[in-house]
Amino acid sequence: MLETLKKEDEVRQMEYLTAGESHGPMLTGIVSGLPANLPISIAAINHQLAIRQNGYGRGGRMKIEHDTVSITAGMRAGLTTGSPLALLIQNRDYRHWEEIMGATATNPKQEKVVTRPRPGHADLVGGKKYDQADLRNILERASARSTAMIVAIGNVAAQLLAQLNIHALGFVTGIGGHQLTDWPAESISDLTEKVEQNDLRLPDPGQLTAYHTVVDAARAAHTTIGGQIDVRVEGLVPGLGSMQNWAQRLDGKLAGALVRIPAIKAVSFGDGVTLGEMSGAIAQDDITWTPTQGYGRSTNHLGGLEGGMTNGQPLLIHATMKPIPTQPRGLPTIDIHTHTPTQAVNERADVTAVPAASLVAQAMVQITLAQEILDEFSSATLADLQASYQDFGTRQWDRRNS
Ligand SMILES: Cc1cc2nc3c(=O)[nH]c(=O)nc-3n(C[C@H](O)[C@H](O)[C@H](O)COP(=O)(O)O)c2cc1C
Ligand SMILES: C=C(O[C@@H]1CC(C(=O)O)=C[C@@H](OP(=O)(O)O)[C@H]1O)C(=O)O
Repeated sequence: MLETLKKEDEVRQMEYLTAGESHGPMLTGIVSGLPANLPISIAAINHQLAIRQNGYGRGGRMKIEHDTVSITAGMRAGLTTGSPLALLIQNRDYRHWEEIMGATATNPKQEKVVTRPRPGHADLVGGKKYDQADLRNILERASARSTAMIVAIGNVAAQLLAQLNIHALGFVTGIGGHQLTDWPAESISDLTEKVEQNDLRLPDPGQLTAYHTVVDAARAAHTTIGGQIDVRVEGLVPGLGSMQNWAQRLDGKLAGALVRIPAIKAVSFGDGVTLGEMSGAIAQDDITWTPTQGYGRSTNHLGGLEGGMTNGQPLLIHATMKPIPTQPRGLPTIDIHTHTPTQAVNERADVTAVPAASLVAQAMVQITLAQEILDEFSSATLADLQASYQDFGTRQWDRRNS
C-alpha cells in the first residue's frame, strides 16, 4: 500500500529536469513523457523567454542575456516524436565568467570566492550541507537563473494544454506592500490583452506609475521588495486530481509547485486567507444546473477546487514573493573562513522581480496541470489525449428521474 502511494506521488508520465549554473555556459532541460505529434512552436517559447526578462527593477544581468531556446532532441519537423525533449538556453554572461565557471577552471580570481553568506539565500546552509568552502558552488545553482528554463518548459506544457482549450495567465497584483488590483473578474482573453500590453504584467496598466514609484523608492532606500502574483486558469474539465489519497489532491500539487519557485513564500486559492473570516454559508459556491450549461456555480470563492479536484470553475491561485534577499548594503553575517562578523556579499541583484516571477508561476501551474492530465488520460499521441480528455469531459454520469 505504502509502495503504491509512493509511486502515485513520485512517478509521473511527464517528468522534467533542469541543469545549469547561473554563470555557467548554458541551461539544459529535459522533458519526458510528452505525447507524440504535438506541434511545438519555438517562436512561442522564445516570446515567453523575452517577456520573462522584462520588468522595471531588474538588475544588470537582463541587459546581457537575450534568452532563446534550441531544441536538440525529441522533435522533428515541428512535431514531438514521443521521445524525451531536450532544450538548451545559452548564458551570454558566461563569456565574463569562463575562467571562473568553466568545468576545468581553477578559480584564479580570489575575489569571486564567496565566504560571506547572504541571509535569505541558500549560501550558508547549502555550504554546510554540501561541504563547500566557496559558497559560489551553492549560489550558482540556487540562483533563479534556472527560471528561464522553467518558463521554456512551461510553454511546452502551455502548447499541450492549448490543444485541449486550457489557458493559464500569471500576472502582478501587488508590489512592495501596495495592492495594485483586486482579483480581476475578466476572462483570460480580456486579461491577456491588458497584461501583455505592459512589461510589468499588470491587469490595470493605469497602475504603471504607481509601480515605478514604489520600485524607485526601494532603490533609493538601498533595499529590495517583493509583491503579489495571481494565476488564472480557464477551460479545465471538472475532476482533475482526486480525493482518494492525499498524495493525489491537485490543490497540494499546485501549492507545492508554486512554493518551489525561489522566493515564493505563500500560496492560496480563491478568496484564500480571507476565507477564514467568512461565514460558512458565504464561503462555499452554490451549485446550479441548466439544460445547456449543465452544472455551474454562482460564485467562485474556493478558486475552482473542491476535495482536491477541479470543479469546472476557473482556477484562481494567489502567490506572495518575498523581497529579493541580496541587499546593496550587505546584511549582518559571519565570514565562514574567519568566523568574524561582517556584511554579506553584495552580488549584482534585482531590486524586484515580481513580473518575471508571475510568468514563472504561470509556467509552474502549466507544468503541474500538464503532468496531471498526462497521468490521468491515455496519451501516447496527441489524438489519443484529445479523445480521452474530451470523452471524460462530456461523459454523462448522473441518473435523472425524467
Ligand atoms: C525571477 C527571480 C529573480 C530573482 N532575482 C534575484 C536576485 O537578483 N538576487 C537575489 O538575491 N535573489 C533573487 N531571487 C530570489 C532568490 O533566488 C531566492 O530568494 C533564493 O534562491 C533563496 O530561496 P528562498 O527565498 O525560496 O528561500 C530571484 C527570484 C526569482 C523568482
Ligand atoms: C539571471 C537571472 O536572475 C538572477 C537571479 C539571481 C538569484 O540570486 O536568484 C541573481 C541575479 O544574478 P546575477 O548575479 O547574475 O545578476 C539575477 O540576475 C535570470 O532571471 O535570468
